[in-house]
Amino acid sequence: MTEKILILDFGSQYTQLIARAVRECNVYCEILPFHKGVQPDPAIKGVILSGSPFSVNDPESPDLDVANIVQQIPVLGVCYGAQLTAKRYGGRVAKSDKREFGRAILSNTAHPEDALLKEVSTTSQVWMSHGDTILALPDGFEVLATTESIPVAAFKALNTPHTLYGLQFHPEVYHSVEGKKILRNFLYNICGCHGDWTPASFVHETVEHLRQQIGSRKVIMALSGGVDSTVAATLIHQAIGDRLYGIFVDNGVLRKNEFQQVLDTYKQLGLNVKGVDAKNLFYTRLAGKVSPEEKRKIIGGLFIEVFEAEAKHIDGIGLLGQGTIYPDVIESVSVHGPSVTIKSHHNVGGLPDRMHLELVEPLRFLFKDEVRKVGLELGIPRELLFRHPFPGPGLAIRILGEVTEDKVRLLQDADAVYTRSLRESGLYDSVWQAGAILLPVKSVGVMGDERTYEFTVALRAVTSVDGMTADWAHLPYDFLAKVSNEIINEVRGINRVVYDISSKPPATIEWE
Ligand SMILES: Nc1ncnc2c1ncn2[C@@H]1O[C@H](COP(=O)(O)OP(=O)(O)OP(=O)(O)O)[C@@H](O)[C@H]1O
Ligand SMILES: O=c1[nH]c(=O)c2[nH+]cn([C@@H]3O[C@H](COP(=O)(O)O)[C@@H](O)[C@H]3O)c2[nH]1
Ligand SMILES: NC(=O)CC[C@H](N)C(=O)O
Ligand SMILES: [Mg+2]
Repeated sequence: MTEKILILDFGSQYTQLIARAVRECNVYCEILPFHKGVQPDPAIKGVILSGSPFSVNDPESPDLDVANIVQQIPVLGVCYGAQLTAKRYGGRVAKSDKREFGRAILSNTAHPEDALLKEVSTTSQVWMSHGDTILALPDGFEVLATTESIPVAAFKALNTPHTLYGLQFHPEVYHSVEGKKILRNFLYNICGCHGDWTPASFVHETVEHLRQQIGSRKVIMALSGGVDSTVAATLIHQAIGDRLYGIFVDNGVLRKNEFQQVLDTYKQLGLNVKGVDAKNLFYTRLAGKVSPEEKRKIIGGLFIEVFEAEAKHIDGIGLLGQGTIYPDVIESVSVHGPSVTIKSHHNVGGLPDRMHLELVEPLRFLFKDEVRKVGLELGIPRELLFRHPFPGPGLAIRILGEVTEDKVRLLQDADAVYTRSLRESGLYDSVWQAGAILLPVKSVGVMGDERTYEFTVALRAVTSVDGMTADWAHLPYDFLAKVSNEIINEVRGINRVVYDISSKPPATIEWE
């Protein structure tokens, strides 16, 4: 990749959306905290300054020498980025009684051939989120657009060494109807990008790069059957073939038949993966444990133990493969301070420190949707790439209270009926994640004139973009009626089914 855009982050909640939108225009980009500035790099074709929760007039607000960057390359300021630019060049930014949050109508007064607003309609819906307003532009700056409430919704500098634009609205937000077009104009018309960021070019360059990094050494990697680790492993496999040693652990809390199915898929993909049956070890250590955090920590610890034991059997391992993706590594500017732990996410994150192995992380710079596109390019089956997320601690955090083998079997059966029904009725792809939860309560029922006293299953389905917030999915009543019936009829031990209608927040997606 010979071109990239740098996004300097001032802590906006939308910074990642800017990156996603740029990538969707087939241009590679990276997010850096604003204070890292712009290091010399011929690949950098332009800089975007993000929004921020700060006001440029706060004494503590993040600051940057914008003019210094414009000496080197084109710059686009978004919201705070635009306000900071205006202020730095001598304009006036102030709190105004005309705040704008939400939709606004942009009046585009720019010349029809203006490089940034070219082909943008004369009135266009945009998304605003600001309390400060640019009240006066610096000398040598021109207004390109206004809204009913503000005099400067877009501007351009006339005499700077490189092109300099500012937008008060957020082109990266979906509700800015022509926002994508504006960003594309910036990338292609102003920065001169060609759009060389495609799944095919990524695969080609990454495999080359992996060959150089790994040389003749061996790589070991934990695989979960999920998207990220599978795509990462497939890339490494293309680079080094059977010198990749995959390990997939049956922790006893996978879904029904999942262990065998995943191993079969890996075989089809030509991956060298060893399935390790550690069910009994997990069941033994989980016996009697009821606290969600304790269960999570036991599982995380056992994954590492099993993995390290397996690694000892392979000679000459030099590297550890990981399915790390970009949201895991972005160093965004944190304005809210360290956040509290809601749940300890299991993973093998403890491994790199303990194993003293060099890391191979081919997906470090990709977003999830890009990982899926790369997966398609690599010929990985769609069913795997578009599977719902499944947590590493598996069904253990969907069995409330103590995990036993019998309860696992019960939940696996109920979950299988639920997933099958979602697929059969074409609803699977319309929800972001779905699963069944086994409650630690028995209740009375009647079946064939006989009294029953059995467990309850809760069904959960959510819509979401990234799992950070989620809405309960409004599944059709007919569908719920049918699944409830099927679960109770097919799974002995369950006589009641309920549907979870809580959103996140205040609830979470998983129950533990
Ligand atoms: N059953 C398992 N056997 C071996 N390794 C596992 C297993 N489950 C999880 N892991 C490891 O833990 C990592 C984190 O698990 P997690 O489910 O969070 O992955 P992820 O980031 O969602 O990626 P994926 O899409 O691959 O599941 C995986 O990438 C994998 O390396
Ligand atoms: O790999 C994982 N290891 C974990 O320990 C873990 N806990 C929750 N999840 C998944 O994260 C998303 C958000 O879940 P919560 O709303 O329950 O926090 C949902 O998609 C959950 O399935 C996990 N994934
Ligand atoms: N979204 C933003 O960048 C907002 C900038 C600044 N905090 C304001 O309220 O005007
Ligand atoms: Mg996973």
